[in-house]
Amino acid sequence: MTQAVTERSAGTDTVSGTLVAVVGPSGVGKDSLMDFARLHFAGRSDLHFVRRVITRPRDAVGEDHEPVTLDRFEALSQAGAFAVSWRAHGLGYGIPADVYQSLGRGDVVIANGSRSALEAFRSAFANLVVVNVTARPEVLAKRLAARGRETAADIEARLARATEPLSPDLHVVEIDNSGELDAAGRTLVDLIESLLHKD
Ligand SMILES: Nc1ncnc2c1ncn2[C@@H]1O[C@H](COP(=O)(O)OP(=O)(O)O)[C@@H](O)[C@H]1O
Ligand SMILES: O=P(O)(O)OC[C@H]1O[C@H](OP(=O)(O)OP(=O)(O)O)[C@H](O)[C@@H]1O
Repeated sequence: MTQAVTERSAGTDTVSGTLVAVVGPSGVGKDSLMDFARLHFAGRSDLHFVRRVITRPRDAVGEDHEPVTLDRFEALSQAGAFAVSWRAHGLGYGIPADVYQSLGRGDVVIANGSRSALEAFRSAFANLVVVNVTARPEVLAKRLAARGRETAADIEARLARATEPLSPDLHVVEIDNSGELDAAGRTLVDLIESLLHKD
């Protein structure tokens, strides 16, 4: 069960920038797609990729997050350091509240999100676009095993994780990443381009 909390309301966000939440099941390729886009847009000052705060030890595999203890995570949460925080897979995750500075400038901010925390995201961010990444189930199992970050038991639990359908009130863009990363990556890049040139 994910407990998601909106720690700051959209009132703090002076409403111009767009927060892009990339969601989808474990192993679907969220981090790989964000890395693809990060490389493509390297050097742009109006696009930001969120470094999440996670109660997961630093490791060489996967995303570059800020590792914290659970006590530190809770203290940060109490201190209002997160725009949104949630729990999943036995871990705490937080989106640092400094994203509001970028959003206030009208920039685009990309974050790895959680399907179960999207109501909290919607409350936190006035302009929210959800990128729902999908892949065929048999592909997920192979990718998680190849990534090698979790134990076999953890992988099984991640594959068994059930989530509700996304709310129809959300602005959702679907990207199928069952095939080559480049194809799905280009779709994400095109979406980001359109958001950067929205005005
Ligand atoms: N389109 C793809 N084709 C082949 N392998 C992929 C593709 N997308 C991601 N992967 C691999 O699958 C594994 C899981 O990807 P990752 O980006 O960590 O997923 P997520 O962040 O959604 O859990 C990684 O080892 C990654 O290199
Ligand atoms: O509610 P869900 O959509 O199932 O998502 C739950 C959590 O799983 C992912 O975390 P993490 O990055 O630890 O795992 P992943 O890279 O294997 O997806 C995602 O970023 C969420 O924090």
